[in-house]
Amino acid sequence: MTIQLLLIDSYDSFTFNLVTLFRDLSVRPEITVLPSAHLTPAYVSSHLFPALLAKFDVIVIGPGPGTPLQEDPDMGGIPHLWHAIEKYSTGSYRWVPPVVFGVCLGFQWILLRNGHPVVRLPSPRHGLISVLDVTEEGQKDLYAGLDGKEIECVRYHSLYVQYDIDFAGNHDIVPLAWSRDENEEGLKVLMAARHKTLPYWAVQYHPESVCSQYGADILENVFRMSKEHTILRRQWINRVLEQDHIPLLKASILERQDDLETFLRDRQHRCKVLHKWPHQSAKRLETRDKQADIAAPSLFQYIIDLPNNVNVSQFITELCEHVFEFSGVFSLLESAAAPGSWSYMGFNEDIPHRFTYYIPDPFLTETSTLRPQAWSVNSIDDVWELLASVMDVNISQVIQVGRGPNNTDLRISLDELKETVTNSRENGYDEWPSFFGGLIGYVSYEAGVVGGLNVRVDQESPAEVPDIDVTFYTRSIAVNHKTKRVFIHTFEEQNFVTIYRSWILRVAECIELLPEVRRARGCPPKERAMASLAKFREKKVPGEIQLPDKDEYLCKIDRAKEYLASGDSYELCVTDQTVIVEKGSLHDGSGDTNISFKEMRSDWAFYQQMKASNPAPYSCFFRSKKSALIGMSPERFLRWDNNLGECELRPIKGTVKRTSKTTVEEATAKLKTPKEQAENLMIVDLIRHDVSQFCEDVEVSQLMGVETYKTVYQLVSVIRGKNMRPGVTGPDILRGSLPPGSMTGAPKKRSVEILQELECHRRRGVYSGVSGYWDILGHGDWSVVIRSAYSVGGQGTDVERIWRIGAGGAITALSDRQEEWDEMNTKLEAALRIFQDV
Ligand SMILES: C=C(O[C@@H]1C=C(C(=O)O)C=C[C@H]1O)C(=O)O
Ligand SMILES: NC(=O)CC[C@H](N)C(=O)O
Repeated sequence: MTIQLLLIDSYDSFTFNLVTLFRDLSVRPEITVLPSAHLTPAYVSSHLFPALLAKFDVIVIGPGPGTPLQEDPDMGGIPHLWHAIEKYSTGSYRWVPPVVFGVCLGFQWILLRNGHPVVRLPSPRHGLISVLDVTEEGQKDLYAGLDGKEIECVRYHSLYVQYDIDFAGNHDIVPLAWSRDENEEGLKVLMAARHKTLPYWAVQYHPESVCSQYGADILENVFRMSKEHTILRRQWINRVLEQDHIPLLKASILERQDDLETFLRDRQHRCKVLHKWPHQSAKRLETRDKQADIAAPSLFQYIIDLPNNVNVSQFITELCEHVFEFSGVFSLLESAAAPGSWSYMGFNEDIPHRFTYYIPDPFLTETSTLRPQAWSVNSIDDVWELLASVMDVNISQVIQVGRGPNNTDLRISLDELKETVTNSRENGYDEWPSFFGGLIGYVSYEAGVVGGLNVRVDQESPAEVPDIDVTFYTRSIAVNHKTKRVFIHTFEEQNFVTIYRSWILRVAECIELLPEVRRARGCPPKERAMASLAKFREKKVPGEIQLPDKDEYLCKIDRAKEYLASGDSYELCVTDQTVIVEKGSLHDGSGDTNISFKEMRSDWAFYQQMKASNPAPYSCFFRSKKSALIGMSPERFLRWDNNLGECELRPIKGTVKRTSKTTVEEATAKLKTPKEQAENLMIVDLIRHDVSQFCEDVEVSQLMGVETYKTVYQLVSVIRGKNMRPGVTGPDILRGSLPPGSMTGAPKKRSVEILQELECHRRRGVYSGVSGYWDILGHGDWSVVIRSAYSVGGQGTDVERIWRIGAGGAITALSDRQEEWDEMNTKLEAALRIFQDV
């Protein structure tokens, strides 16, 4: 018999970790996840409800923000569900109730319903580990088979059940485990309990957390102990159905089964209704059809090995500057520090395909010098689908034009290239690039809030820069920092073959002439005018700087802590913005879509300064007519490889300032404290939850490693998703996991809502979003936009340009306000430096 399990999701960011824990149990239950808000009073009191109760053997009331009070909107339909269970279990129906398992909020709800008050903890326990003191009953029950083992459990709660052993009115709840935690000033908190007669179990802690022990064992025990009960219950339901025992109930169950299936299908969380994506947009298909006669493009590849003594950072700078001279605007994603090992550049000339989208516009704009056009969209989901159709490039063949001096043409199919790349990766090599052409750009924080979380963004503050800004590059260069190998790629329709082939050869020729390459090869420098961009590398533009207000920031921290104490959030990444007004900028205002050398070079100078002062693995430089983004992010958000069916996320939480005096050992000691570890653990659990919705297997391959950057030490974890579910590709994971959990806190949805209020509904914009690429061969890599500056406006001579730099930090119950203020400033300084010291 397959156990049917209904998990009520209260919009927590750990729900899908619970799903995975249940899924892997020996009984292999079939799991349906239902958001609590979908259990409306109308639905629960309708005739549909008995069908739902009959369908499920086990109901799990999951964790979530808020209080377990009937009137708290965060409880959604849980109170209605509970009343219905009680109603059907008593009176004429005498329903044999389902097995119930409560986690955290669910635990608090069940115990409150049984007469035990729920109140605030003296200090919230978020991401903190306690050892369990298992009671005698517990050892025979939930913790059977674990005798004598010390069990560590992770806690995410602000409220707790004030269990009164002498409480005369209630003998129904049996304590199974208490917390043992020396930091809790003698307060013993009830951690696990069961109902004396009914098959209800509940835990206050999170058995699904990566740092909780024996989570699966206790759930195995639940199924073992409830087996008899479930058989009995099924017999009872069959009796109702076969023997006309209760005619009304029978009718409800039978007649409503189809309705129930439809109801669940419509409302189930993404877990079980992963739609096939991308869908081709009807409009886009029209144009694609028109282009059907045009032969599929070929991908040209040229490989150059640089001398071993080349300085790759210098090489990349010179390469961008020189190729820009004959190729126009470029985007750069540079690995300016470890652990990054590849840099990518996309170049545009005559046909730049730039896609921009502003929330809540009903259209996506495609700008090209040929023909700007707008595609109508109903939501941001349509934008993603349109982009997917842009990425649907049918490459006919791969032509290796040359490799070093051997300019032999080698032709293989795209599948052969994919196979070569994939095989090499499977064997652990990193010799092939992940970007062969495709989209490069950024996605704003708000695009994630609206698209990934379905939370409204305040319409009062219109976006200054697009919420999605990506350019489709058919010409690109990839540089491997370790092997010093350069790959040049282009693809275009057959009609343009000669142009593109000549571009590739021109870049190859240009590389040999670069001063850094000649130096490394021991050749005398060529008499050649330096590129115009290079001349401005040292240029600094004075700016008027409006820094965050300390009192306001401290006040935000205090208010955040209030939300942490009330149980609404476990961690809040509070941020602020610094505004720099750049006067008399170097723009000449010429042209409509093309950027002049003058415009480009001032920002390039900023980028070079930022790279010199704070090099980071995920550096980026984007420049369009109206905006610019220069960033030095240390944090990878998401990398995917569709061919391997895998993805990787590297969240950072935990920051210590690096000075000339601090050693790694000192920083490690500071980062290995419960406060920093708790911050990181919460995000690791949150990301495991996000990825579990898309991948069958999720593992934490690095838990809280200390990494050293130029200005800070960071605590970094690595989460890997394997076996993407059928129909899932990397972009699904990207759009479904935005905004980055490290920039919101947990639980994500509620935390984002709180942050909107704390940050006065001011848009974060590009900051807290992601930048990166989406490659035509099935790869992608996106970093979190932090330690970055972006600019808006400034078209025309002497027009002011606004730069914004966001900075912030995760606030937990253990945060110290002054330390958080200092931490925010440490992060801010990394990017702000380029505007100072004029
Ligand atoms: C909010 C920022 O950084 C985020 C917060 C961190 C923290 O609280 O330790 C670390 C890295 C980022 O995820 C920022 O740089 O502005
Ligand atoms: N993780 C949870 O379910 C938390 C429950 C409740 N909001 C609390 O903070 O205590």
